[in-house]
Amino acid sequence: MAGKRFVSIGECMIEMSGGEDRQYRLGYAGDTLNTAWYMRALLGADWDVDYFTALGADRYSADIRAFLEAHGIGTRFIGTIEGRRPGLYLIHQEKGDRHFTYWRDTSAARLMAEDRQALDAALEGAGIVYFSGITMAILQPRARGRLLGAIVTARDKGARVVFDPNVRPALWSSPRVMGAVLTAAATISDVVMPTHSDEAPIFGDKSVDETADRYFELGVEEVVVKDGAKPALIATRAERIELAPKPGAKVVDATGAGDSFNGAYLSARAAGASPMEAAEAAHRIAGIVIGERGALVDPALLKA
Ligand SMILES: O=C(O)C(=O)C[C@H](O)[C@H](O)CO
Repeated sequence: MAGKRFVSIGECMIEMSGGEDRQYRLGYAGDTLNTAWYMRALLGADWDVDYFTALGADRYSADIRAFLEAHGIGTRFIGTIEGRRPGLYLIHQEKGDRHFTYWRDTSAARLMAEDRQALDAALEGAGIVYFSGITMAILQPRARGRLLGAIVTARDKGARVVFDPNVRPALWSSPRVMGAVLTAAATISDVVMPTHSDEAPIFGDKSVDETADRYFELGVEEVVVKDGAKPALIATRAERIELAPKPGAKVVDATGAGDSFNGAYLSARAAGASPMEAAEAAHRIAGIVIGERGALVDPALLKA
């Protein structure tokens, strides 16, 4: 039975943020973990939040587990791959936006979906299952199919499936494969949370409405189209609302803006908020996150 359990599936990396005078701050982040982080911070204590990935047996993998546990994110389904380590990325700011340089080709997370039984065990009883285009990008083709199969099984048992395409062309073998896999993943999802400016070059969408229409055609029920500082479109089959973020936010590092938006939106919806109320909360939280370095901000900073 589907319960109050949020399970996020993906890769947590070592994150190096800052970089002025070649001084970096080491953190742990990854798009699906970032959303789990904001879910944990904003959801009621009656919800469990679990992260599903694979890590190694090295000191950084152990530290990631300890870090997640210390912040109330469950790690019991995280697999251990001997001889593999977490991936790593550096953030740099250029032309008003954040950019990522990755060392993740042989990360443990790439092997997270080798065992179907482990996937089924992790998703059993989930009320919400969350994954992203990055989750799909780092897997081998057969593992992608295995993961999608496990998510369909969870959905058949009552889970609501949420997908953020989170387009990262550098992680894909070709734009064609990327477009095909992102579309397949959306097809098994109830809620899709794309970013219009990322999707337009791949799918040819001319507006946020066209981005939403494309996902509705696939059978998705709720589409939340983010568009940076421009208004987000929140579309259900019954209504469409556009809501802009409040102007004047100070941008220090936009890393994690979309992921925190998703976490705030989904936690508000899970608590019974309307799409409009959830979008207001999402813009507010993302506005705080972009004022800090790195993807994860101290939950104490998120209080209204
Ligand atoms: O690019 C990735 O894989 C990351 O997870 C790094 C950032 O935290 C993420 O992209 C922000 O959405």
